[in-house]
Amino acid sequence: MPEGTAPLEPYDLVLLGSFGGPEAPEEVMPFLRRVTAGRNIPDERLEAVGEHYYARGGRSPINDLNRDLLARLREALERRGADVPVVWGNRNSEPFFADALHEALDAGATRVVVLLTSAYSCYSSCRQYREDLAAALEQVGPAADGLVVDKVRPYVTSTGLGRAWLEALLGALRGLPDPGRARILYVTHSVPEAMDDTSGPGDGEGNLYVDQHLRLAARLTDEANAALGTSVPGELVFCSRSGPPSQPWLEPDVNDRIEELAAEAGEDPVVVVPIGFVSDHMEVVHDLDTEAAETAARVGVPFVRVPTPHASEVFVEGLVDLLLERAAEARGEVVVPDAWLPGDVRPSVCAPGCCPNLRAAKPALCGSDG
Ligand SMILES: CC1=C(CCC(=O)O)c2cc3nc(cc4[nH]c(cc5[nH]c(cc1n2)c(C)c5CCC(=O)O)c(CCC(=O)O)c4C)C(CCC(=O)O)=C3C
Ligand SMILES: [Fe+2]
Repeated sequence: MPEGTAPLEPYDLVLLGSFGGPEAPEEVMPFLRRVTAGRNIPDERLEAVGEHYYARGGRSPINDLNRDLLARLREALERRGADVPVVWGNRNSEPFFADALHEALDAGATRVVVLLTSAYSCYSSCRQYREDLAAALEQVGPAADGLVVDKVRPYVTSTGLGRAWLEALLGALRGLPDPGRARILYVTHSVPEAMDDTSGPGDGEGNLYVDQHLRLAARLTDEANAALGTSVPGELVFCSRSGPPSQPWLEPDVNDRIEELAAEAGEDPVVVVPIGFVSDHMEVVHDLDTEAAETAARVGVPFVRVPTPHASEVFVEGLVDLLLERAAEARGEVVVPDAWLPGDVRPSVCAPGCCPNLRAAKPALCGSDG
């Protein structure tokens, strides 16, 4: 970095982008309708999911966790000499992306760098955010003319995320009476098979969503076994399937797999690592801590759920590294991307047609196709 350059130059503001969630019972159904808009999800499914929220007072943990992350990110950026405003916006609840863009413009921002709470590549994890950012910019209108909005690449391969998960996993394994008997279940959000098949660069490679998870899971299992002198197995399973039964989604479901393990491995503990998520939002507290934990108890399998990285210092410092790396790239410096996983690192400017929207072509920001 040339002397005198502020570490985040040319960016003058960071936008933390997330999924959103309801914070009161009356916000639950509008939130669910927004999430599923245009997708023909039957009302029964929405009501069933609504119950998970109502059982917790209609409040998802996700926004509070993001407020906390926002504060940690501000502190960490300031410590690293990047004294820029950090605003927060969601796809599906207030503050929306458009609110965040208004806040950015009020702060005098001209070049915004977006950091998502989603680390993977697929339509739901990446392009859908880019489409919603484009729609938000459109909604803000002429006031946003000339505003540059760039994004940090899908960062599942990054050191901060990987090391944060490893610390958490080791903590959980060390807490077991006999870590060598554990079975690790890495869990992520199921998506339609067609969404996984088309995830990635758009030149027919596909399956990048599953591939990224498998690579993270393999490295974590290897590192954990090396640290503990064990040889515990790890595998990838899925949660939170929706969609009609006729549509294939990624399997096996975490509950089904726990039942099978009870039959195969008796009372060996399962250690559940929700690598698809960076914070304990509803998927984690309901689908894992409630449903999967109940399944395990019913079949007599000890169940441990590894904490998500959101409050980990290693994770937050890693997010700052990613932001600084993105800024260096924007300045035209030669950047060797930080990578904890072997294999492909996604670019921060998405390729045309990557992780496509299979329903409709929509404008999206942060891609090389404008
Ligand atoms: C890949 C992925 C992530 C990870 C990436 C990321 O973090 O963005 C994610 C995150 C989340 N998903 C969430 C909630 C929901 N997802 C739904 C529906 C769906 N998710 C999908 C995929 C993903 N989802 C898909 C393919 C659908 C089907 C409908 C559609 O194609 O859109 C539905 C509708 C009801 C249902 O069908 O379950 C809800 C309520 C919450 C908030 C939790 C809270 O409130 O604490 C979060 C963080
Ligand atoms: Fe979801």
